[in-house]
Amino acid sequence: MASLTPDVDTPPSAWTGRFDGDGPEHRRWWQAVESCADAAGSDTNGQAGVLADGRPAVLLGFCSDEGVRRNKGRPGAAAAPAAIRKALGPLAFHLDRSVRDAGDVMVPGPDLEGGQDRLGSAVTALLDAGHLTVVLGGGHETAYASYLGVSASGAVRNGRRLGVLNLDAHFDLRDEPVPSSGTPFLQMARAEAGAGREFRYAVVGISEANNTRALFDTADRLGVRYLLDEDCEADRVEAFVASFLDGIDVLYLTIDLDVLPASVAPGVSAPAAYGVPLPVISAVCRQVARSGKLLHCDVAELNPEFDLDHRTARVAARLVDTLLR
Ligand SMILES: N=CN[C@@H](CCC(=O)O)C(=O)O
Ligand SMILES: [Mn+2]
Ligand SMILES: [Mn+2]
Repeated sequence: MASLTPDVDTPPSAWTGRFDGDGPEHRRWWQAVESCADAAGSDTNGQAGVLADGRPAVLLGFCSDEGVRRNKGRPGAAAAPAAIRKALGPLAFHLDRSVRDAGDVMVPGPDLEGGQDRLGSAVTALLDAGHLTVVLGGGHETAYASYLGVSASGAVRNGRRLGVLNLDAHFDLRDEPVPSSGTPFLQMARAEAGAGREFRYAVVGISEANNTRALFDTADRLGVRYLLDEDCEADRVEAFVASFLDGIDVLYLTIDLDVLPASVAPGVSAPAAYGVPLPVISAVCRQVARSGKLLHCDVAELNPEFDLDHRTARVAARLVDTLLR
């Protein structure tokens, strides 16, 4: 049986939250989450590429803001995994799957690429052991780390068609000499081309005012599908996501919290003046969860330093909870 404990830099620490009692009717996330080290073994058959219903979810933190720093943003996202766990802890636990915590991969200095490799290896090991992996970023450089893990998994190597769905105000397709939080999807496009695969990338929530002509041209050249923030009415988003899901076998969903309005998600490097309403983003999460195609997901760009009343962390936690239903 494949190991449940991936190689990480920091093991999981104890979860906390409100205590109403020990019975299952009182259960909250902090009482339900197990440490990977304590979990007995995989309760799935671990068949590569088979997305079993109710497979255990594993949370893995990526403590990095080096990508945001390189992209001239506001650093602070390295503290996000702890803030999201803290917001998840007190939530009532209504899931029909088990949830485990694998701890954190750290990017303490400038070696972003080393951290991305370590996170990728951990994600691959967990996916191949039959888990639903959830990475708590980190700046959006988290996405390339996630991609390294997903693209090396049995599901993708065995020919499942991968789709990358990004909920984001930005394309993050920058062509820069150094990788950052602004480059992950161009890095993926190049890696997919190198592997002889089609790059299937869609973005919901693009802000026209915050992406230059050059970025739109790159998106068009790569065949990226996108919806502008101003076009994100609920029905239109649902149809867009359904059509994208139709053309793929397995999905990597990445949520950049700056897709939400600044009033809902103030704690990010680049708060959105317009933003896609939370009910629409939440509906995408429900749609994806129901699709049976969700292989891996991450939540990126939370910056606790700029978060008001932990608003953004609470939204991140709520979206993770929705995705795991
Ligand atoms: N991940 C960040 N992406 C945005 C940041 C934009 C900004 O800082 O204004 C980007 O590079 O386009
Ligand atoms: Mn982004
Ligand atoms: Mn963004």
